[in-house]
Parts: sequence; C-alpha cells; structure tokens
Amino acid sequence: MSHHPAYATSPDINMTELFIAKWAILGCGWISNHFVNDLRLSPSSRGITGVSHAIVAVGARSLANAEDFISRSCPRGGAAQEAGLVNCTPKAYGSYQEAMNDPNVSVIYIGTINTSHFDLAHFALEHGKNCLVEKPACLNSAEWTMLSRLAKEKELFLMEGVWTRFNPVLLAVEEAVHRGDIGDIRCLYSDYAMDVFGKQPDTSRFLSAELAGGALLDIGPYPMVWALTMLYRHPLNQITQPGVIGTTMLLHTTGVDLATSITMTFERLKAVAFCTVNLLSATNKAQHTRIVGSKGEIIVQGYTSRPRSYLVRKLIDATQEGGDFHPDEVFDMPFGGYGLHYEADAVAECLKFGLKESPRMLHAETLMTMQIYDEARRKGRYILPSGLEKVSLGE
Ligand SMILES: NC(=O)C1=CN([C@@H]2O[C@H](COP(=O)(O)OP(=O)(O)OC[C@H]3O[C@@H](n4cnc5c(N)ncnc54)[C@H](OP(=O)(O)O)[C@@H]3O)[C@@H](O)[C@H]2O)C=CC1
Ligand SMILES: O=C1OC[C@@H](O)[C@H](O)[C@H]1O
Repeated sequence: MSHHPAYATSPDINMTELFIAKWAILGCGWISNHFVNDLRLSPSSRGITGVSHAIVAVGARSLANAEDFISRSCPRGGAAQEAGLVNCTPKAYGSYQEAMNDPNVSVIYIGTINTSHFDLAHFALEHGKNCLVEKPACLNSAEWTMLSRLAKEKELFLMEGVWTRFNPVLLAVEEAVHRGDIGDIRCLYSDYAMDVFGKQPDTSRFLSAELAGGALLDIGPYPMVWALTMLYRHPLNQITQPGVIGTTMLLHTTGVDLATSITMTFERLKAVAFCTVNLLSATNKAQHTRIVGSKGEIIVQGYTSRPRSYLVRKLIDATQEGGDFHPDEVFDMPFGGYGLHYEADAVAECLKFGLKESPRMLHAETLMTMQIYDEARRKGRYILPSGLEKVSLGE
C-alpha cells in the first residue's frame, strides 16, 4: 500500500488496522457490474492488506432491478463479506435515495448515466455520505465547483472515478517519464475511440443529447488523464496549467460530438499534448498513447482506460535527427479483474486515513478538466438540452 505524506497528518490512525469501506452501489448497469465484481476480489491477491470492501446496499430505479443485480453479481457482497469479516449481505432498494440513506453505508458509488451524476452526488453529500462518482463527474465546471464546496463544508470525501489514474501501467509509465527515462518530454499523443456511430441507436447514452452523450463527456477523460499525469504533473511543470488550449469538434445530428480534439501546451516543459476522442472508429490498441522524449519514447497498448502493457523504445544516438532505436523493452503488467479495484482501494485508503480528496485525483484537476470540456463544447456548439445542467456556468 502506498503512503502519501498527507497520511502522516492522522497520528491516531493505526496503520495496520484493517479498514472496510461499506459501499452503496447506485445503478445496476454495465459499469456497476464491473465495479462490484472487482470489489469481490480479495485485496490480498493484489498485495493490499490495509483495506477491504463490503457491498451493503444496492439502489436502482426499481426494487426488482436491484434484487436481480444482487443475485446475479454480488449475492454475498464484497471481499470483506466473502471473507466473513462483515456479517451482512447487500440490501436491495428501489430508489437511489433509500440506498444512500442506509445507515450501514459509508461511501456511495454512482454508476448511473451522466445526467444524474450531479443530483446524486449532491444528495449523497447533503446526507453525510462520502462519494465516488463515475466520470464525467458532472456536466460542467459550475456543477463541480458546487459539489467540491459542499464536500469541503461537510468534511466528506469526494472523487471523480477516473480509474485509469490508479492503473499499474499508468503509474509505471508516469514514474519512468518523470524520472527522465526517455529524456525531456516533447510530445504526447493519446487517443480513445469507439466505433458506435451507425451501430448504436441515436437514443443510446453514447449518441443522445438528452443523456449528455458524445465522445468528449464519455471518453474524453482518458486521453486527458495521460496528458495530465505525464505533463501537468511532471515535476518540472510545477503544477502549471496548460498555456494554450485548442479544441476542434465534429457534431452529430443529435447535437452531441462525434469527435473532439484537445491540444494543450506546457511551456515550462516545451511540450505539447494532442488528445483525441471519437465515436467513428476504434482505437489502435497497439498504440493508443505515445509519449515522445528527447532520448526515446514510450508506447502504451490495449485500452486507453485500462492498459496492461507498455513498451519503451530508446534512441541509439539521441543527438541524431530521425535516429534508430534499440530493440523495444516490453513491460507486461497483467492483473486479475477489470481494474476498478485499484480505484476502490485508493478510495478506501483515503477514508481510512481521513483524506477528503485523493492525492492522485484532486478536485482541482477535475475542475480544470471540466473547464476544458466547457470551452470545447462552447466553441464546438455542443449545447446540452435545457434543464440538464443543474448549475449554469457563470452562476
Ligand atoms: N469507468 C469506466 O470505465 C466506465 C464508466 N462509465 C460511466 O458510468 C456511467 C454509466 O455507464 P454504463 O454503466 O455504461 O451505463 P448503462 O447504460 O449500463 O446505465 C447505467 C445505469 O443508469 C441508469 N439509467 C440508464 N438509462 C437511464 C435513463 N434513460 N434514465 C435514467 N437512468 C438511466 C440505470 O440505472 P438502474 O439500474 O437504476 O435502472 C442503468 O443501470 C456513465 O456515466 C459512464 O460515463 C461507463 C462505462 C465505463
Ligand atoms: O468510461 C468508459 O470507458 C469504456 C467505454 O466503453 C465507455 O463507453 C466509457 O463510458
């Protein structure tokens, strides 16, 4: 388990005591199913001994749905229940609010569609519950500012679930890049694409404006996370916001974006990030993210959101223009489960040590990302249907 220096601010905490996060799961769809499957994996199988997970409540829009989800996906609960450490099974609720109000719940996982994130997170915080909300955290930066303020006021934990930040490959690549293994960083290219256009109906959550769909809000967080962790968080960047941000957007007839690009400059590094997302094609899994430095490059493979391998390609002579490379060094980092457990562990560790924000996924970085999305949508004329945004920009 990693120990962020901020943990040292809680001297009363017994570092060796087991902490069990008691989750309420909201929404019984695709991602919630993956999330609970990962909560069921024994933390010790990934070297985690200080925290574990219980699933104590599941909320859906109908009780039958919640009951069915529990019997299909987590009849005994999470790893802590399967290990006999918590003596209850998940309770089904026919509304999200009832699940959040279950007195045994310590943290809420919001796995519902984009348009409900703000209201549910607001309700959770208002009712004294810590909260992990799926990406995108909400629909605009004004909504996020309100949630972040509320969490601070109430002294509760709040995090946007950009799970890639906790993925072992991203962590290893970040360490290599920040250590200077490929020299000074020059360019980062990161892409996420899904070929849903023409294959999914326009009413799907990917393509419907009423459900706040589109490439930017759905998969935009992933290329951004590579850019922000490698460049914005680079020690030499000294947490300086991108200087120039350029965006391009292609709209669908439904009003959502089919493709968006975001270019960001990092003057202190003399580096640039090119982030692209689209719903027109599939990602190149041999190379979704390429980080080019003065001495070589790193190529990340698989899914942009959940990679399991990367390769390092070093220049033989870094002084030569267009030089040749040494043979690739390949790093395979297989792991059990889908990979959401790394994020869940990080949340549990924060709760254990009294942190209200994860040092790896700060409120300020969600805010900066949401502000970039706001501007991309404004310039690209992606206007959300009236009433979806619960807090208007400028309020
Ligand atoms: N971290 C990750 O890798 C991923 C994150 N996500 C994020 O998770 C969220 C959910 O995505 P996903 O699980 O794929 O979505 P689903 O389409 O599976 O829907 C999730 C849940 O949202 C509720 N819901 C669905 N349609 C509607 C609707 N029309 N009106 C109101 N509620 C509805 C339902 O809850 P109920 O069961 O109560 O009826 C449903 O189970 C999104 O915000 C997405 O961005 C998605 C995929 C991957
Ligand atoms: O977060 C996500 O990652 C995987 C995609 O399939 C999904 O649409 C998106 O929400």
